[in-house]
Amino acid sequence: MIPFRISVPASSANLGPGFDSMGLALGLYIHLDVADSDKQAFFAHGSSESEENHFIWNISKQVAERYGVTLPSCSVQETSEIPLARGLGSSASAIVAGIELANQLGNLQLTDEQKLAFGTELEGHPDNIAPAIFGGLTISTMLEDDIPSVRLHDIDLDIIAYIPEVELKTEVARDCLPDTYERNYAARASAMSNIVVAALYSKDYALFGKMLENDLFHEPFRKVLISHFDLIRENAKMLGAYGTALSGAGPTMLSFVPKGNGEAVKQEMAKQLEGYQVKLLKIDTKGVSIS
Ligand SMILES: Nc1ncnc2c1ncn2[C@@H]1O[C@H](COP(=O)(O)OP(=O)(O)O)[C@@H](O)[C@H]1O
Ligand SMILES: N[C@@H](CCOP(=O)(O)O)C(=O)O
Repeated sequence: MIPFRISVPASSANLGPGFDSMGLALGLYIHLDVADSDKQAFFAHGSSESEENHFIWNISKQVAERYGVTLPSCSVQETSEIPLARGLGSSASAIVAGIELANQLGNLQLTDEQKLAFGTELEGHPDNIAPAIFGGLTISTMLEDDIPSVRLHDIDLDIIAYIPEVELKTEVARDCLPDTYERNYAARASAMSNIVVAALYSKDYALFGKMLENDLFHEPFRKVLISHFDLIRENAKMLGAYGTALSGAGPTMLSFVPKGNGEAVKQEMAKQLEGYQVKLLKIDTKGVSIS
């Protein structure tokens, strides 16, 4: 086997009201370096011990079982820049990495649509899985037999992430949400989402930022879990950000800033947020890749 590397980007889901549907691939990566070996070995990020039941390797085994193949022995070394449980899609990126590992090792020749369907089945929603596979900004949903997904190109914005030290499991942040929404409320909430998409499409970034901050599906119920939610939003706005939203289920928040202003806004915001990693992130446009 010729050694190869699988790289999968992080992603930020929801973008305000695009709950469980919109996602943006970001330039932080998980890498799997795969090489020949007599014995199966999976080395997790930062570990020198092989882990037989590692999350990613388990995903690969599930894919292999689904397609009726046995994966050959190899050694896999994981490295990752994606912090866990911060709302940057680490679980979806790990799932996509596991699917791609099985795809390569088992020579399965999976299409992107098959990867998206399997990943969504495992994650429960396609908003992080789709950008991790396709790159860029994706809008997706689940039908019974299909995961329709559209990609929006040319997002001319700088992006700043405020990543706190604390973790917040997506499962916990989902438990805070109502089970149902009353009809008029749901209609308004989905209208916000429609405008977010239309504003992005027409590059009306001021309107995009305004509607981004008017989510009704999840942020009103989750903000109690997020330290400095209002402060981050207000201060970023004062520094010229178009808008700031929870990244995925949080606790990371993400600001969308006029192109070229990101570095200056990042530096000012970092002064105010002790204990946070404040990062200017690139949009990943490739999605999962092999090198
Ligand atoms: N690279 C990885 N290796 C092992 N487990 C992972 C990896 N990435 C994610 N996970 C699992 O997924 C969990 C985080 O998923 P989640 O709560 O959905 O947060 P997020 O996807 O926002 O980072 C981790 O606590 C861990 O159990
Ligand atoms: N739509 C999901 C997205 C979760 O993203 P994550 O990066 O926090 O795992 C939700 O809002 O629950």
